[in-house]
Amino acid sequence: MATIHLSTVGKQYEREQWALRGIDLHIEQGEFLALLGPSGCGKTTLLRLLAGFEAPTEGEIFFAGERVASSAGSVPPERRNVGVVFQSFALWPHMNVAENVAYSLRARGRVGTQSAHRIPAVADALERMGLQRYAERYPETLSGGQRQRVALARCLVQRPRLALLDEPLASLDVHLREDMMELIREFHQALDGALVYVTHDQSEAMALADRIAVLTEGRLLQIDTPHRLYREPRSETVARFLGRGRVLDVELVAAAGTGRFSARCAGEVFSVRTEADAALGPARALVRAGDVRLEDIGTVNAKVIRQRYLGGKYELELELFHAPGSSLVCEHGSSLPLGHDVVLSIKDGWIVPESV
Ligand SMILES: Nc1ncnc2c1ncn2[C@@H]1O[C@H](COP(=O)(O)OP(=O)(O)OP(=O)(O)O)[C@@H](O)[C@H]1O
Repeated sequence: MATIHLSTVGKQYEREQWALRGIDLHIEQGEFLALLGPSGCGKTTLLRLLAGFEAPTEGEIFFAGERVASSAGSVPPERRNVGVVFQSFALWPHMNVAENVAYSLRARGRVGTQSAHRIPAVADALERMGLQRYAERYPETLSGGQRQRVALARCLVQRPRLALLDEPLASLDVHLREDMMELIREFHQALDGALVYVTHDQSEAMALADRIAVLTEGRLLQIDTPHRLYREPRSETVARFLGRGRVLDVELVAAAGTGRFSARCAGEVFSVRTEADAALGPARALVRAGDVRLEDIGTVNAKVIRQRYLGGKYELELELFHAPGSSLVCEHGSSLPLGHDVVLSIKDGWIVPESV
């Protein structure tokens, strides 16, 4: 049985305006699910509904088959066994690190009056988050990264069946984020329950999550593994939101074996991947930067209209001569002048299912 199940969940804060609508979602035991989407798409609202800080306007939420929320009422947060880690860390300033971590156990009467760092569950959580040396320190003496470790340890110690992390790395320095991503992985491994992780950073979601749910304007557009979302987005919105690529108008001109067609665009014919039931005719093809090559010989078919240095390589934006307004991106080892004519070839593409 799925650990957590949302059935047509909607949340309306104000009349006429739905922050979330029609959310159907299963979250499996132990799963790492990222909620990804632009600002205002409803990620935090979904997190708050799972935590029990808000009740849905419509639909139901089940934890291990038990209904915890519906429009008729909601099980309060303290009875859901959910751990929440906020972006702001929300540590108690007057408690040392070990006391902060022990707080939820004390509040529930699960431990006696012994020093916090002697409580085995606290010592274990501190060790897992690399905080043994900091047990007696106070939050104001810690760096941002260390405070985030304390917030994670405090969540871990509760052994929640669901941990909710709201943009935990957003306020940290970019260099620190790499290290912290490793820590988030360790945190997930140490959890028994599922992890729902809110972010608007697609590289974070791709690197960490088992599955990613992409939200826009309160709707769940697609939920899939990072690989499938990137390779086989179901809609142009998802195709554009994740990774670097462009969507072109093409004509599917011939079937080329299971799940493959030949597509024509601007006089070029190239191979694309499709769903099994695709048919000949007009369609829209996603072409990623990695699928475009610059060739040394051939007929010139595009020109450089923009370029960006990525460190070690350049990202070029290329306009196709025979498809005005259509552009592709590719990576190149050296800089090319704007307006420079090039020969490009397209090695692969994906026919966006909603386009056929
Ligand atoms: N308490 C509230 N009262 C009224 N409207 C709200 C409230 N909380 C959120 N909203 C609205 O609901 C929508 C979704 O907001 P939410 O905070 O869930 O988005 P988000 O994806 O987490 O955004 P961000 O990435 O900017 O944090 C927004 O239009 C927001 O203005």
